[in-house]
Amino acid sequence: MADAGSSSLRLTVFGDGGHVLNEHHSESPPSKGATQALRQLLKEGPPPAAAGHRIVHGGPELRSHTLLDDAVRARLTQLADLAPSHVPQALTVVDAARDLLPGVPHVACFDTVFHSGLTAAAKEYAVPADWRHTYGLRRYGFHGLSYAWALARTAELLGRRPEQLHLVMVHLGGGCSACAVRDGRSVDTTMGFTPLEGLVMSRRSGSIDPGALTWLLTRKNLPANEIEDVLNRRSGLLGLSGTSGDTRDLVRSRTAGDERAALALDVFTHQCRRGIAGMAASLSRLDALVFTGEIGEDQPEVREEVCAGLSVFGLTGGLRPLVAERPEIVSEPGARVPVVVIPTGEAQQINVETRALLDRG
Ligand SMILES: Nc1ncnc2c1ncn2[C@@H]1O[C@H](COP(=O)(O)OP(=O)(O)O)[C@@H](O)[C@H]1O
Ligand SMILES: CC(=O)OP(=O)(O)O
Ligand SMILES: [Mg+2]
Repeated sequence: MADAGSSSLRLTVFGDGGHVLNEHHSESPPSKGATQALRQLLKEGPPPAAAGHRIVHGGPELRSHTLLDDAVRARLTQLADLAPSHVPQALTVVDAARDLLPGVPHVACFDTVFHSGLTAAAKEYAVPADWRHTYGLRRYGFHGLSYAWALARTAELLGRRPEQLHLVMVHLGGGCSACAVRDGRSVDTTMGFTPLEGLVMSRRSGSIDPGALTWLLTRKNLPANEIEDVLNRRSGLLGLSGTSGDTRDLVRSRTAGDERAALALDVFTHQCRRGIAGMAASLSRLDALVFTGEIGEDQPEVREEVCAGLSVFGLTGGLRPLVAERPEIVSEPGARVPVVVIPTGEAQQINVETRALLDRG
């Protein structure tokens, strides 16, 4: 299973029971090196029966996980522009894997599928019809593989069925988003047309006033590609702190008195609370708040600062400050709203979806 993120590449080989047989993880964007990493992984174990790929954007047409044949591969080229920090990178891995494993089925698993049932109210932007129709401007939502995995694990942990749950889930990693799950389905999410909208991220700005962008373009003559680069690669925690896009560094620097690190974390957690509060507006009760993603699982300070500021929803601080290696409830027993941490399972969910698709024939 291949998960090509914006800043990392994860290749995982799963056995029949869903256990991990072998993996490769690099903290640099996948590029030509993908072929070498893949070749090495294939050398180390028995040949796989199938390959699954995380593709962040399915665009308007690819609304379910699907066999990745030549026609689908051609469509993916067309929609790569919608997520330029993700899809082109994933396609280098897809191409390397299809070259090295020509005889096995390849499956494309999309981040957007989990949100494919968003209502018009949740998915439309308030712009004229010709923009919506001519350019296809609408909200899609991302991190769906992560949310699908976290939803299933949360249901197991709480002893309920997914269809019984009203949850707010946050995926905090390189990219960050929040999602409202009502009766087991996504009904709202903070990311939109691209994975740039919404929460503050590691190096991405999240939402800023669109008026600021047109002002920079027209009054300050900033080139569009510079704006795109700054918002996608030089903003977020990194842009605010000036030193790091990693909360582990920032929590340390803040303790040592670095005011910019403190500001970065304050803005990050403030926007995260706003995102959670916005998602709660689509629910009629809150059965749990779920943290996943790398920051969600390994940064207890962030969880604490987010939850301590959400007493209006019945959440409190005083959470267990652990680095999660398995699904855990970190709130106190009897808490009005349980706070749950689920280790990120994007690769595991690709494995689940790939097998399900191939089993259906
Ligand atoms: N507390 C943290 N733990 C792990 N990664 C973090 C943390 N804070 C920020 N990050 C950033 O999140 C990214 C890791 O997320 P990952 O999902 O593997 O990357 P990608 O952005 O490729 O999806 C890295 O870019 C890392 O710098
Ligand atoms: C959609 C998205 O932002 O993905 P990632 O967090 O892997 O960058
Ligand atoms: Mg990621």
